[in-house]
Amino acid sequence: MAERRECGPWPREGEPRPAGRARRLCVVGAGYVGLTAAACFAHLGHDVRCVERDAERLGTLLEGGIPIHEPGLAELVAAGLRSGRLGFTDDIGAALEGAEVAFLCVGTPPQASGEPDLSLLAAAAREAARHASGDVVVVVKSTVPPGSCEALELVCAEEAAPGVRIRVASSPEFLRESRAVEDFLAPDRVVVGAEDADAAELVAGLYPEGCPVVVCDRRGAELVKYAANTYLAIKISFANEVAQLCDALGTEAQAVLAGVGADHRVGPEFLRPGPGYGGSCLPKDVAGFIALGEAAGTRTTLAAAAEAQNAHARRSVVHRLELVLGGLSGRQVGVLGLAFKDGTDDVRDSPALQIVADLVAAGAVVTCYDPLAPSFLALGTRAATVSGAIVGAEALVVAVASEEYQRLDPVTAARSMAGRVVFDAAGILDLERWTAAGFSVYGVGRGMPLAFYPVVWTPLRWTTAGKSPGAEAAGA
Ligand SMILES: NC(=O)C1=CN([C@@H]2O[C@H](COP(=O)(O)OP(=O)(O)OC[C@H]3O[C@@H](n4cnc5c(N)ncnc54)[C@H](O)[C@@H]3O)[C@@H](O)[C@H]2O)C=CC1
Ligand SMILES: O=C(O)[C@H]1O[C@H](OP(=O)(O)OP(=O)(O)OC[C@H]2O[C@@H](n3ccc(=O)[nH]c3=O)[C@H](O)[C@@H]2O)[C@H](O)[C@@H](O)[C@@H]1O
Repeated sequence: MAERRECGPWPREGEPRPAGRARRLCVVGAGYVGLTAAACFAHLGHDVRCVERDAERLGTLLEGGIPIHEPGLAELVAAGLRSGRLGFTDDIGAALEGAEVAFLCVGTPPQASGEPDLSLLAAAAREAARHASGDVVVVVKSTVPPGSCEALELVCAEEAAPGVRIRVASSPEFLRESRAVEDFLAPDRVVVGAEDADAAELVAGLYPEGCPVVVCDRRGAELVKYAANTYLAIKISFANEVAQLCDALGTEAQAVLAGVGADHRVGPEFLRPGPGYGGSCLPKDVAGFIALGEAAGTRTTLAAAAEAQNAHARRSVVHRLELVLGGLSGRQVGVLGLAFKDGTDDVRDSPALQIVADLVAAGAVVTCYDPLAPSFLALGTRAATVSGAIVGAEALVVAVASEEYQRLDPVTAARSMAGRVVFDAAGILDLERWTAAGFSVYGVGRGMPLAFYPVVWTPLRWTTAGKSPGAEAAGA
C-alpha cells in the first residue's frame, strides 16, 4: 500500500478544514462535475491535479479561464491555481503521481436503449490503472448503473502494474448546474459505496466537514443516484400533471401546488410546472432507471409514467400556442431562454431548445434570446437582448424561469410587440400586470382558452343540501 502523505502545511489560516486529512487527489474530466469537484476539493485543502483530454477545454483552463458558466467556480479555480493546490494537465500519469484517490468524472451519455454509454468511463479507468504507480482508490463520480464499479475493478486489475492495488469505490454526485459550487460545498448528503471500511472512510473524509454521509455497498451507492434523479423527475411530472388539470378546471396551478408542497412530507421544491424537465441528467437517468428495471426484471411504472408525462409536457407548449394563434406558419414569435434551465449555459436536452425547434418546424419566424447559451446554435434568429427578441413579435414564449425575463415590463412589451399573446411556459410572469397591459396570458398551469379542452368541465351542482350528486344518484 502506498504511503499516505500530507499535501503541504495544514491547517492554513482562514481556510476551511476538511473532515479528514488533506490528500493528494487526481480528478479525471473537467466538465460540470469534474471541474467543480477539483476546484472545491482544492478549496477544502486537498492537493488536486485535474486531467482533461479535450485540448480546447484544457487550453482555456491553462490560460486561467473556465470553459463553463457556473457561479463562483472561476473564483475557486483562480484561488486553487494561485495556491498551487489545483493544476490541470492532459497527462494522467503525472496527475496520478502520489495520488491516493482518483475521481472519475467523465460523461456517461445515453444510448438509444436508455442505458448509459460507459465507454469513456471504462477508457478513463483503464488509463488510470495503467498509469498508477502506487495503490489508488478510484472513485466513480459519473452516474453509472449498479454493478459498474465491480466491473471497473476487474478492468483496473487487468491494467495495473504488478503489486499495485486498485480499489474502485462509488461516490455519485448530486450537484445541480448553476448551483454546482454551493451544492458541492454544502451537500444535503454525501454517498459513499465501498467494499471495505478503510476505502469508505478515506473517501468520506475528503468532503466538507460535518456533511451527512451515507455509506453503503457499491451497488447501493450507484442506485441512490438513479433513484434520486428519478424521484425528482416524478415530482416534476406530477406538478405538470396537476398544472394541466388546473388549466382544465380554470384555476391557478401555482397556488394549488403551493398548497400541496406546504405539507412537510411533500416539500415545496421540484413542484414547479413548466415545459418539462430537461438537461443532461434527469431524462438520461430516468431512461437508465427504466433500463435497469428491465434488465433486473422489476416494474418501473412510475418512472415510465414520468417519462411519458414529460414527453407530453415538452410537446404541448408549441401545440398549445398553435391552437391559441390559430396556426404558426409565418407567425413571428419571440422566445426567451434556450438553456435547459436558468443560470446555465448548458443546452443539452433543453426543453427551450425543443420549443424553438418545434416552432421553426411549424413554420414560425422565431427570434430568441438567452444571455448564456452558446452562440453556435443556429435556430431561428438570435437576439442580443430581451427587447431584440420581442420587437415585432405576434406572440412571446417565456421558456426559462429567469429573473431577467420576469423583469420585462408588459407595458414596454406591448409597445414593442405586434401581438398581445404571451405563453408563459416557465410560469414566472405577473398575470395581473400582463393582463392589465392588454395581453392574453397562457401557459402551463396559467390558463388556456376553453376551446382547448375536448371536454368542458362543469362545476358540480349541489341539488340537495348536504348530499352529493353521487349520493343522490345512488338513491341515498
Ligand atoms: N452535469 C451535472 O450537473 C451532473 C452530472 N453528473 C454525472 O457526472 C458525469 C459527468 O457529467 P458532466 O460533468 O456534465 O460531463 P461533461 O461532458 O461536461 O464533462 C466530462 C469531461 O470529461 C472529459 N473526459 C472524457 N474522457 C476523459 C479522459 N479519459 N481523460 C480526461 N478527460 C476526459 C471530457 O472531455 C469532458 O470535458 C456524468 O456521468 C453525469 O451523468 C452527476 C451529477 C451532476
Ligand atoms: O444528475 C445530475 O446531473 C443532476 O440533475 C439535476 O440537476 P440539474 O440537471 O442541474 O437541474 P435541475 O435543477 O434538477 O433541473 C432539471 C430540469 O427540471 C426542470 N425543473 C426543475 C424543478 C422544477 O420544479 N420544475 C422543473 O421543470 C428544470 O427546469 C430543468 O429542465 C438534479 O437536481 C441534481 O441533483 C443532479 O445531480
